[in-house]
Amino acid sequence: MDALPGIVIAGASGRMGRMLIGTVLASDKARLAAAIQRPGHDWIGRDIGECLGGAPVGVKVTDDPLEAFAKARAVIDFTTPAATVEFAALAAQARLVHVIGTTGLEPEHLAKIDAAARHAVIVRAGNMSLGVNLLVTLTRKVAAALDADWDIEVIEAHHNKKVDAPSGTALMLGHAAAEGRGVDLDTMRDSGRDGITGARRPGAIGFSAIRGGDIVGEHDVLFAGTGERIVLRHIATDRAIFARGALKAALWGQDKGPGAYDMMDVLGL
Ligand SMILES: NC(=O)C1=CN([C@@H]2O[C@H](COP(=O)(O)OP(=O)(O)OC[C@H]3O[C@@H](n4cnc5c(N)ncnc54)[C@H](OP(=O)(O)O)[C@@H]3O)[C@@H](O)[C@H]2O)C=CC1
Ligand SMILES: O=C(O)C1=N[C@H](C(=O)O)C[C@H](O)C1
Repeated sequence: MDALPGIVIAGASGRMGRMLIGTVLASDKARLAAAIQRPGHDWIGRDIGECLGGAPVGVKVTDDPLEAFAKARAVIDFTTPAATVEFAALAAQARLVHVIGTTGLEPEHLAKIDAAARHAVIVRAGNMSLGVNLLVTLTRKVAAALDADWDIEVIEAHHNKKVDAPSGTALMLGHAAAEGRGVDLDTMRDSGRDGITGARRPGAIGFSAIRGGDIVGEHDVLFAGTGERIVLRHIATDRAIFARGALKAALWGQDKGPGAYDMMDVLGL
């Protein structure tokens, strides 16, 4: 086996997939083992370096995850919920570290991912950046310090191609706020206000989503009190922050036992 751990990038042609390919190729701690696209994609069989407009790198894009996983130690997956569930089962069979950045996962997807984590390392986070994971910690602390008279709202903005709302990050922040306050997010969540909504439900944790242009990702946690407001904010301007975090997670997971982990574990927060 090569000295450097081989990494598979799933969804290689996507916004994150392209960024991840570049990040792994530039790394001196990992090597690119394979690049996966869905069957029928016109990149299948072509060199991934050339697909991205550069020099060949000796890795052809494949639509066969089993073949790809056989030559690697980790798979980094920013795709769709359906694809991620499929990759989780195959990565667990191959005992690969599976780093999941995909958002919009429903309870039935999460149950399958948890089942796979009984056999292999899975690191999953709605946001892989250091800044957002620090913001999650701060949100939990601020929510714990304030009483329930302070209204909590999570406001997020993303590009016009994003398909899920609230964002995975907004949900991480909402969960942290709920945890800090000692309540259950599912009970207190309030999203998609429209029309005659009535007054704000006391103690609710609200979510608002903006979609437009090429916004990479912006998140505010607003604590609105009487006569004052606190805003915790993260602004992503470059997808490289997510790719760096994902590669860090893939390397971190190499010596861990099977289980479900997140970026808090990776970053030691
Ligand atoms: N956790 C984090 O830090 C971050 C998470 N994300 C999340 O990552 C996900 C992807 O985002 P983004 O890159 O913007 O989305 P894109 O739509 O640009 O990329 C998704 C890629 O996955 C591919 N794909 C879908 N199904 C399969 C399959 N079965 N096999 C192989 N490839 C497949 C798509 O191919 P095709 O185009 O042919 O459908 C596409 O290339 C989203 O859920 C997003 O929210 C994004 C940024 C950061
Ligand atoms: O789809 C995106 O682009 C992003 N998705 C993640 C999310 O849902 O929070 C992370 C980041 O904000 C970009």
